[in-house]
Amino acid sequence: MAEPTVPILTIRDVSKTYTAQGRRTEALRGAGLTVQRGEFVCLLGASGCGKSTLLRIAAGFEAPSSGQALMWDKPIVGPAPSRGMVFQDYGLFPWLSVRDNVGFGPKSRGRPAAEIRETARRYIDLVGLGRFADAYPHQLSGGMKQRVAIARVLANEAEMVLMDEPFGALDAMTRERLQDELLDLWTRTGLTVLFVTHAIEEAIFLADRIVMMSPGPGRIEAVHTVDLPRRRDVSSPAFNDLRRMLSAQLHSHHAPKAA
Ligand SMILES: Nc1ncnc2c1ncn2[C@@H]1O[C@H](COP(=O)(O)OP(=O)(O)OP(=O)(O)O)[C@@H](O)[C@H]1O
Repeated sequence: MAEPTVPILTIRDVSKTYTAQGRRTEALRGAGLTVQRGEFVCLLGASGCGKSTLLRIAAGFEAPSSGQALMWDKPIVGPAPSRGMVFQDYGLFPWLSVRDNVGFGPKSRGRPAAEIRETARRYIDLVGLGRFADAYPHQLSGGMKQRVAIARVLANEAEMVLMDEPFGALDAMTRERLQDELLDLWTRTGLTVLFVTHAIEEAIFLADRIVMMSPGPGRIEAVHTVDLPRRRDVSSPAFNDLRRMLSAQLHSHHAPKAA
């Protein structure tokens, strides 16, 4: 019999309560999820349902109030290069060129100069920005900045990329192009992606599995496997059926509670 595979990420009965200015917010209650290496998983839900909290716990930026977060079965105790985070606002260093932004991780890990240069070149080429290696972030469009942010995470030898609404600030056309590019990168590199969005269509277009979350307190309500072949046709009946089902589930979270 085949050995059971150890998941790259295990979230086991995780709860998180924040206390700020004397107010307690239960951001997450009893969340459980496993992600296998190479999976593309989207966390979907309305504002405030704990998506970013779950992602930050997976990144190691936050500790759970109770429960456990594990990578390869080992407790996540803080941020690590193997779990790279990509934010909506890019998080690039404005005073560094594209090359130096992408080379920042290997440099801070003390890699030799020639290796840093070669790693930066490889990942800048991978995201199609070879001609912009010497440019600075303010000279780039939003889509290009997000490509740099992705290249930077990859150059840091991330095994898992954690993305918090990475395309939320981009116009619709750039967003669609980057979704395609991300899927292409994911296929070529075998990365694991955990991707936060509140856009149903984006989740169906990208994910192997969609984790539907609900607010008050934040919980994992359901996990849906998306069985449609890629590249997914957003106008196909199967895509629309799934969109309708997820939309009904998302909107039910706002329905008035029965007295
Ligand atoms: N550092 C914090 N201190 C206090 N409360 C917080 C903190 N971070 C998040 N919260 C609260 O926890 C709840 C869940 O927030 P979280 O950002 O995880 O949700 P989200 O689903 O990602 O929302 P959004 O889509 O708006 O980003 C919210 O009520 C939020 O106000």
